[in-house]
Amino acid sequence: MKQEYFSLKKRVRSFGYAFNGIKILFRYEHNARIHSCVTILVIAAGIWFNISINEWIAIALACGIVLAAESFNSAIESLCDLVSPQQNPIIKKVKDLAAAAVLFTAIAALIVGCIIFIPYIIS
Ligand SMILES: Nc1ncnc2c1ncn2[C@@H]1O[C@H](COP(=O)(O)OP(=O)(O)OP(=O)(O)O)[C@@H](O)[C@H]1O
Repeated sequence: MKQEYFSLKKRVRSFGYAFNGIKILFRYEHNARIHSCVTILVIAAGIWFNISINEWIAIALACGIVLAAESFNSAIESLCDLVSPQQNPIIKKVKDLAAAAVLFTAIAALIVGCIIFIPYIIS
């Protein structure tokens, strides 16, 4: 790998690329929009029930991981579409595995949400 001097300007530009990725994610990926709506509802519920700091940490990690997985999934899908616009069993496997990763994180986030909010709802 080529060695480069640290450049603050370049680091700021990299942040710009990442924010552009977020913009692309929410503009074109419908699942990401659903996940962000759920995230907003969960934040509202957290404020309503006045959940603890540790519960906020768990919620932040769960929501962040789902959105990160969704972003990776979208990147993989785009790459697959570029590499093989025609039907291909390997592309199907790759896309389905990437989708499974999102599902795993969503199920884990749902479990975290249930563990945190069900006791508040019951009481
Ligand atoms: N080139 C391809 N070759 C083989 N199977 C494909 C191909 N493209 C998509 N598939 C199959 O069709 C499914 C749906 O593909 P698609 O790219 O529409 O994903 P999606 O998750 O339904 O879409 P989105 O996330 O954009 O709503 C994939 O999970 C995969 O099983």
